[in-house]
Amino acid sequence: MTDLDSFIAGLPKAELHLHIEGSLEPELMFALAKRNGIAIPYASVEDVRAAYAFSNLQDFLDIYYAGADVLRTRQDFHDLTTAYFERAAADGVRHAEIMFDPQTHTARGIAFETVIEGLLSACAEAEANHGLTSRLILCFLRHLSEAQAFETLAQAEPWLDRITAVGLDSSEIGHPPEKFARVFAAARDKGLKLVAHAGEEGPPAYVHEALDILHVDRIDHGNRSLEDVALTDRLAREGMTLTVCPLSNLKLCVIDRMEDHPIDRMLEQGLHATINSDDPAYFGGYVADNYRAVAAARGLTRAQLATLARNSFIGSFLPPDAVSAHLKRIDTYLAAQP
Ligand SMILES: Nc1ncnc2[nH]cnc12
Ligand SMILES: [Zn+2]
Repeated sequence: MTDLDSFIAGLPKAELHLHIEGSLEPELMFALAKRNGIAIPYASVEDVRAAYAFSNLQDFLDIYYAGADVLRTRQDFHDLTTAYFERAAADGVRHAEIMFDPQTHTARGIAFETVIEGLLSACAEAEANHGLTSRLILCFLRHLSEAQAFETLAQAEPWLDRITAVGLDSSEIGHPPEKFARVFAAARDKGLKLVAHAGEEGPPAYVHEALDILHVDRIDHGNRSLEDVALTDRLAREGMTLTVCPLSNLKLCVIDRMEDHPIDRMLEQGLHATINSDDPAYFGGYVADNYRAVAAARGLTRAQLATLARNSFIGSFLPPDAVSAHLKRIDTYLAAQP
């Protein structure tokens, strides 16, 4: 490990954009297939990894939804989430806001309860074992209908005190945020925070809609906002957090090369950017790998990396006193550096 690698690993950070289904490593996929007696269309772990070559978001989503089929029991969801927390703890993650896609599972006949109870028990264990706190974000699949999103929100009702936010993910183009205006308003009325993927593949207009029609608290990705100067200025002025995912951007061809990543341009323009892993098992790395990849390619300074880590706590849904405590931990960490 270089000095910069260990600086990044030790830097206290929050992860704000992580799909738990996207943390399903091929080894666990095989183990769960075996445990549940499910045939999968791959001969080996190497075969699975070889299939992870994507030219766009939809290429990835097709494989990602198929992979999730091995998740059947509460124990499966618990084991998946625990495996993520182990990796996250090793990467210096102190707080994680985890997205899950209930519709991917309920469509296969898996009960909402099975999914969420598995996640919640792993979250409690991670806090006890690693001091790693977490929140859950229920994502609606935007390629499905508004009515199906409402159905999912109704299924979540008994757990709403343990769900912090709703989000919007899956195929972006052709499914603008506006399609989910009413279900987001209903979620807000129930006291939930709101996030949405916007400007990953979709145009800046989708980011405008997420802000003006959905009234989101954070934008997931948001890369294409940079094409619109007025939008960029507005995001900066309003202190809107963007949950940026460099390795995802590379694997899904949002950028051609990591050297082209706009992360430092975002910071220079006053955007509250953060670094996250999105779907680490599919994109080649967890959150510290994302910091390292973009730091190496863009020559980021320690000060810039610390700003990104600070932004991750400031943009989290933690209460202000917890945010302040984490920011102090970052200062203490920086002061102790040689
Ligand atoms: N990067 C991404 N964009 C949209 N939907 C997703 N679901 C999981 N990862 C996603
Ligand atoms: Zn995502």
